[in-house]
Amino acid sequence: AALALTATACGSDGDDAGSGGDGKVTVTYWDTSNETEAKVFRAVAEEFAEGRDDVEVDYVNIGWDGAQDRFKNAAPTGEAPHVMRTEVAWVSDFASLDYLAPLDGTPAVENQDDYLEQAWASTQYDGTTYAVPQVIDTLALFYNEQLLDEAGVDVPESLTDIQDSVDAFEGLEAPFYLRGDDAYWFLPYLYGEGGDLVDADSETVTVDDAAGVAAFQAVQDLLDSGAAITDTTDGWESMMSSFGNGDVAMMINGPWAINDARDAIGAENLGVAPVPAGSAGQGSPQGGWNYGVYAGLGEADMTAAQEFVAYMSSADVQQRITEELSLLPTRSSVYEAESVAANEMVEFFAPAVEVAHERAWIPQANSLFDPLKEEAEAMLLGRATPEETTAAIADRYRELLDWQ
Ligand SMILES: C[C@H]1O[C@H](O[C@H]2[C@H](O)[C@@H](O)[C@@H](O[C@H]3[C@H](O)[C@@H](O)[C@@H](O[C@H]4[C@H](O)[C@@H](O)[C@@H](O)O[C@@H]4CO)O[C@@H]3CO)O[C@@H]2CO)[C@H](O)[C@H](O)[C@@H]1N[C@H]1C[C@@H](CO)[C@H](O)[C@@H](O)[C@@H]1O
Repeated sequence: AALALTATACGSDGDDAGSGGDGKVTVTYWDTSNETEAKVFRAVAEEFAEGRDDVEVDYVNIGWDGAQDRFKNAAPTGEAPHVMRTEVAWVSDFASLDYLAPLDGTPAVENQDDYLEQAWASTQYDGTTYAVPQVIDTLALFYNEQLLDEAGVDVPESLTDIQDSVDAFEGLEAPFYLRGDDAYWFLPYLYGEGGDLVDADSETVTVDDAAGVAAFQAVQDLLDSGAAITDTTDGWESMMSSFGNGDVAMMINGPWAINDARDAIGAENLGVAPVPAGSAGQGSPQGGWNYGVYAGLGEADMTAAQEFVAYMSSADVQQRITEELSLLPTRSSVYEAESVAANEMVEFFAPAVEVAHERAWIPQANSLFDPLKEEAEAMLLGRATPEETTAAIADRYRELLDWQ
């Protein structure tokens, strides 16, 4: 529904209030990155205005929790930022509400063919470009090399390998931390059994099919066998502290956690490997972030915002983000830079992202995670079986989506 957006930067006289009257535009950028990443993203963003008297940057870190709603609440009131760090699944959500500016043919999109196909796909909605790629990511197995060596355990390639390692890790709380409070972390188990939440092409709910039940059974088996510990709240903090303290030897995480994990166990001890395979194979989800431009900007603000996005998504800036944070570029050319090619985390994650499981970039997909998280909690607390849990999730999906 096209909403009459109150232009955020237009003052009452229609001039670009963002310009403050002296012709200078202040580009506001809402960033969701974590504390470690924010230091680099802030520095890079503020350098856009260096040496220029026509533009300023107001970098605001709003964090991850609640960021999607915060932008959705701000957009209709004219309080939205010029540029929003937009999670890959949020582009369709914001674009379907007309909160993002179409960017095809604007200064925001430079050298489009240089973008990775998977990353570019998440910027599209209804055949139009509504965002520009920043980073791409997927989940991986993070492991403590020292603890595996001490236990005489090879890097597990399957969930069965993790279960078989329980006795070898007798001194630890458990070999593996299984994140239970974020639905995204359940996707590798689904893909490992050849399943998925839904099939968007046929508009069918699939989470309660045999593969879905097997995936939740695999989670239950890891917990029942003592191979994994979990929490249903504060999973991020518990996972990072369990791994950092050496209470567990392994966790599943993504590139955004690399620097914090290295600080916790020592860079020389951090190993990464593909997420463990299930009975049908191995798979991890595609995640990541784009830059979205608010649709309600006046002309001068819109141009400045688009130039800011082009700068932030440029090969030079992407290369610096990788050099300082080991996050994955979304431009093919950046992977050829010597410093990027030599980065051991890129060496691992680049092929992993290549085969990451693409998701349906549809607005409805955003509402699939909360029901899974809520129903899975009952199972993790021993109050529901895998069959009951997947049936409950599927019922809620069929209600939400009106799909089969
Ligand atoms: C529940 C939500 O489920 C989904 O979100 C998925 C997401 O799609 C997945 O990709 C994945 O995200 C990865 C991410 O790719 C990965 O990069 C990383 O991010 C790092 C940063 O890297 C790091 O810099 C830092 O920022 O920290 C970040 C976080 O660590 O890890 C993320 C996973 O944590 O997992 C998400 C689910 O968690 C839905 O999209 C909704 O958001 C839904 N909630 C809304 C639904 C709305 C109804 O329409 C309702 O209106 C609202 O009230 C609710 O809020």
